[in-house]
Amino acid sequence: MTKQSDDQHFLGIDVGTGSARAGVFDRSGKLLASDNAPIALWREPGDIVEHSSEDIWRAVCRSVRGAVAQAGIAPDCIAGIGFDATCSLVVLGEGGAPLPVGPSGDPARNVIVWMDHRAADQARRINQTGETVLDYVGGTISPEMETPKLLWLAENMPDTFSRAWQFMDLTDFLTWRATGSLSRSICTVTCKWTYLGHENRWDDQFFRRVGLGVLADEQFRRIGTEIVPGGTRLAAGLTAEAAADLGLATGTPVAAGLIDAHAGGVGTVGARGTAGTVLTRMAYVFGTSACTMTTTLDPSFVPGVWGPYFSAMVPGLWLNEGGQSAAGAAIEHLLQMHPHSAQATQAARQKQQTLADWLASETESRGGDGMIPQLVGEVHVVPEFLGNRAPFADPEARALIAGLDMRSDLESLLALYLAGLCGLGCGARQIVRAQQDKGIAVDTIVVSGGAAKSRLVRQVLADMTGLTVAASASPEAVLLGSAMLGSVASGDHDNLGEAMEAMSVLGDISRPQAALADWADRRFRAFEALQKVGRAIRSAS
Ligand SMILES: Nc1ncnc2c1ncn2[C@@H]1O[C@H](COP(=O)(O)OP(=O)(O)O)[C@@H](O)[C@H]1O
Ligand SMILES: O=C(CO)[C@H](O)[C@H](O)COP(=O)(O)O
Repeated sequence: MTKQSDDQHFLGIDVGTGSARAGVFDRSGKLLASDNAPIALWREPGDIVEHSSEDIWRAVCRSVRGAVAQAGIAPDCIAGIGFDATCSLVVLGEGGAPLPVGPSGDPARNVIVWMDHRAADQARRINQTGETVLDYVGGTISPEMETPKLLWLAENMPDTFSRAWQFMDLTDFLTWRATGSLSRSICTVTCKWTYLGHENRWDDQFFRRVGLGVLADEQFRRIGTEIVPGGTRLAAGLTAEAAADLGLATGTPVAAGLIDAHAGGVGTVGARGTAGTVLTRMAYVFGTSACTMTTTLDPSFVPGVWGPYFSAMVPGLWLNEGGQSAAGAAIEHLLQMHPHSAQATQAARQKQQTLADWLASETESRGGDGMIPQLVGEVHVVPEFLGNRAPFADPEARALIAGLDMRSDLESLLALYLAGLCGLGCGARQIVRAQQDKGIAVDTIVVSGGAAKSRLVRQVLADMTGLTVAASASPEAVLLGSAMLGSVASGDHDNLGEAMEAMSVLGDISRPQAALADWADRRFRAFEALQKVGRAIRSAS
């Protein structure tokens, strides 16, 4: 194994729903510089949401060049690169050319985004088969996963389906684009493609039963035949073409990647610090969506919580993944609906803040988290605009709001914002409970993602779940998780466990406030009552 010198650095690349980001880290995990670039997203009726893989690659290149320039290091000081991305489906034709995936027919739009629910009916039909692989996705496959999306393509765009050379998770597309390797990460295919990671195989019978037998007939060559752990060094590193695009050195080691939420998990669950251990920490990755990750020694079957997935995040251990499809996106949507939103957005812009961050600072100036019961009043929000991912695995669930009055001022916007945050915290509490009921111990939540940068957000999560919430000491824990993959691929660490221990440390700790415990319990009961009413209304219509 080659040990690296101190002028060697690692590059983490994270493609979220809204942007691509890159961060340069030193061997201790310290962030030197980061940069980001927006990515295009198209929405259409029918729950259609699409990206372009070439646009994403260009955004990755811009952010990498920006981060490396700001870090002030020579490109050949990058000793290893890790990628993570949302679990979106990329479709490539012969020679890697993009193929259209939707009604627009535009080949540039060749990525079905994770939040695209066009395959709801396909997911329903797959679930009706009751096949054994479903036990390994929490009992219910989600339209956000790739198998229902492949079936949608086969049924609705047979030309694209038959012409496709490769179907890839976005992370695997990025590592292919960087190195030419067609290896798939065990993380992506186990979590989103029904690969049985614990048996190292695709389930032939499942694919035939659901109507995707053609993939089995081809021995799965279009969805991946070489499945490797995150951190595995791929091919001969960066190709000359990718190196030129990124402004880096040809041959730089590139690691097999992870789904973005899982990179957040890797960046936080093994961090040095006294709160919890890998087996009692639940990662909470709070971005456009919210993803929760728990790690166990043995498989735990928790209905409505995805998994158990073997080795999908921490190698050799099992993973259960919950979360909410709309989290940051739900807050944004909620705020836009309020009459004071435009005025408040202007005020936020003047302070160069997003509306959510500005409202968090307005809360601080009114006394902060201790004042939330007064500020939020009797407004309650179940922010399930895009369904309930966990623990109900109900993509058709919808948001509910109770307790609105006639006010249209800043105070009422603030109440709505805080009620939305409390609602997300109640959702997290339900996920923790569902796992605790199956014997998964959770005593600490370790957070990452854009929204978790806010201290107020972390405190609300602590109060609503009754658990200790620990931030990472790193300002960019998701990027750090990816950089750790790069460090393993470079040989600087033998494995991811070693990299987590060496490169990450916990930061700010938020503990639940005893004075708010009864209030939080009452809100949780209201949240569950509203969810129940929502279900009753839907089943009656
Ligand atoms: N203080 C805050 N309160 C609530 N939501 C926030 C706050 N700060 C950021 N967010 C939300 O976090 C999301 C951005 O997080 P990020 O991790 O960058 O997303 P992604 O990885 O999905 O692109 C946005 O939806 C944003 O509105
Ligand atoms: O399903 C996922 C993880 O399993 C998606 O990749 C994720 O929910 C989207 O991530 P983000 O909110 O960071 O954009």
